[in-house]
Amino acid sequence: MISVAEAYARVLATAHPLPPETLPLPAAAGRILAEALAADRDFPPFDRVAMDGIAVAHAAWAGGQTVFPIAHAQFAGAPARPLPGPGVAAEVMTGAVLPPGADTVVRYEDITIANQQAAINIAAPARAGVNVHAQAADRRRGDLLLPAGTRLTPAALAVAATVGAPEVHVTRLARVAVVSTGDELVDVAATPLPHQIRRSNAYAVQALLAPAGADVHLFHLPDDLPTLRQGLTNILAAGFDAVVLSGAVSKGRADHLPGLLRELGVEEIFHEVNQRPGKPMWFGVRAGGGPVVFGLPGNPVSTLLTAARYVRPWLLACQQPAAGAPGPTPAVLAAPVQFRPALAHLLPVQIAVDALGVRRATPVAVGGSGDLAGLLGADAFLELPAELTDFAAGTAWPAWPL
Ligand SMILES: Nc1nc2c(c(=O)[nH]1)N[C@H]1C(S)=C(S)[C@@H](COP(=O)(O)OP(=O)(O)OC[C@H]3O[C@@H](n4cnc5c(N)ncnc54)[C@H](O)[C@@H]3O)O[C@H]1N2
Ligand code: MOO
Repeated sequence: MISVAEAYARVLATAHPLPPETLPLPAAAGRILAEALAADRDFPPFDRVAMDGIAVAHAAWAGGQTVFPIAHAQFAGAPARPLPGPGVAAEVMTGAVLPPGADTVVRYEDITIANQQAAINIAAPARAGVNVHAQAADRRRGDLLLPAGTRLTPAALAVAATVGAPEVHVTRLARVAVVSTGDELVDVAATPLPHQIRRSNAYAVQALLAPAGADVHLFHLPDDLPTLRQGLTNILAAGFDAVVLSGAVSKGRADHLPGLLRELGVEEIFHEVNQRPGKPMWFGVRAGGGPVVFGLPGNPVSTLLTAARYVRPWLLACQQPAAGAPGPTPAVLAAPVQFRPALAHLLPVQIAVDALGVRRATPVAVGGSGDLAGLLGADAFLELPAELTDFAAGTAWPAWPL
């Protein structure tokens, strides 16, 4: 049986860059740029008035002039109108082009206007250029602003907009089939019979993967082998990048998936990982450019934790190959934990940041890997190594977000 680290390495080794697609800018929020965007103009593109007030030539003010006749007003969105002379001011609004001939802005708060004249009320002249956001102060035309591979955060999206990109080339979402299996499972809208339960795993996996860049399609297949075979054949041929199955990978007589996947040409990369929960996990790749296939154990806690530990990082690595998959963030155990089996323990926890900025992880009482409601208080899980059994309060371990 392989270790968590080895299983993770084998999963990540199958991550591949996804092809680009073109999207309208607003639809591209959160996506990964597949092209580089450069500044088409200086930032800002003109000397920009940064405060409402009057624009003057600093030399006149520094020379002792404090009262300036107002020649005109320069509003944002109007073409530049020069000062008619060195001892004259223009009223200016934030965002306007600085009138040529002026180099400094004095705020309305610091002047008194009467009879079309502005008297400056501050004792000593400010420095030249004050309250002006000078052309190219931030970036120059031609500067590379957003390299390919950049995530379109709100700030990045604003930069793309300002350089005039109504459409952008971005990495397309990974197409992911999330397939639950099992005859005991009925639709969420159904009233289950006493021996049935409603399907929940697929929704958990969808909610985990969609924000990480997956276009998720949900399926359900029964345990009946011919029907399962036909359904899986169709899903494997449908152009998905990944197929995420939940259930039917353990040792039961209806746990057909490992055998069936092999029969359908999906090469097994591993089956069983040295971890709890999630030991029966299966992973393979369909030869000839087909999807990767994750067979996640069906117990709800196992499904969600293994999806967070393996599938989501795989997705992120496909989208941003240069950045790679994000690693865990350490957190400090708030209470001692004992775990005897020689398995890595994926321990659901609630993280709180204490007054010193330390991330403290409080174990959440989960009754077992079937205790779906037990996960409600957890926002992460610690990965405690298989080699140890006693984990003292105050020790730090890798934490993966849920
Ligand atoms: N003899 C052994 N039995 C089991 C072993 C083992 O090593 N030897 N491993 C156990 C572990 S650990 C797990 S985890 C489960 C995993 O089994 P499967 O992946 O085959 O999952 P199922 O048997 O199909 O289902 C397990 C459990 O989860 C419920 N389930 C399944 N899918 C969903 C869903 N979409 N929504 C909600 N609940 C779901 C299902 O009803 C079962 O109760 O095997 C142990 N057995
Ligand atoms: O993945 Mo199983 O819990 O170890 O239920």
